[in-house]
Amino acid sequence: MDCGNGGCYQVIKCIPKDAEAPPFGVDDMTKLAYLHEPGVLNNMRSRYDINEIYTYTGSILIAVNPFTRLAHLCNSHMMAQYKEAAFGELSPYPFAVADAVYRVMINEDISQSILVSGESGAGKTGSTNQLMRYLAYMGGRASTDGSSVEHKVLEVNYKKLIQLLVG
Ligand SMILES: Nc1ncnc2c1ncn2[C@@H]1O[C@H](COP(=O)(O)OP(=O)(O)OP(=O)(O)O)[C@@H](O)[C@H]1O
Repeated sequence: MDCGNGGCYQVIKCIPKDAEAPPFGVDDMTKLAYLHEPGVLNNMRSRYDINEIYTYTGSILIAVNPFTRLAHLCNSHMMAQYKEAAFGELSPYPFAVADAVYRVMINEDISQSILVSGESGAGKTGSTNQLMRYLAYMGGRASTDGSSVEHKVLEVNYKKLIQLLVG
């Protein structure tokens, strides 16, 4: 539609039905044919329906709070698996984000930050627990009193820390 000044027009694309909606979604939104709000929401919904609550958008991890314990996400061997894998090789998960920053921090000696953001009750504390757990697992050693660094780190009140960081 030309509105007279030559700069006002509409583009209407003919998108085949299901062109951007694989039945179980995609694990990285950047794989969507069209990256727009309905496509993103539909993809997250498709994944949520199969209990996949984590989805990447490039290096960003999006989490949907399931409000229930998902057994396949509570596997104690997962940290070892993510330690061996490159980013994007395994399913989206906070361990992958923590692993990526840990590698840069150790290998390239560059300080790293992870921003955890979302509305109240979105699961920020839970996700931060997972991040801290993985970092403690990667960097921790048993101390002289027998308790591991991982255990000590997880005793910290993350909730207060997050409130300070993200308000
Ligand atoms: N990955 C998850 N699996 C299962 N339950 C979850 C998960 N993440 C969050 N929950 C549930 O949602 C509740 C709220 O999560 P959480 O406390 O992490 O949110 P929050 O974003 O830190 O909230 P606030 O900003 O109000 O402190 C948790 O108590 C837990 O019951």
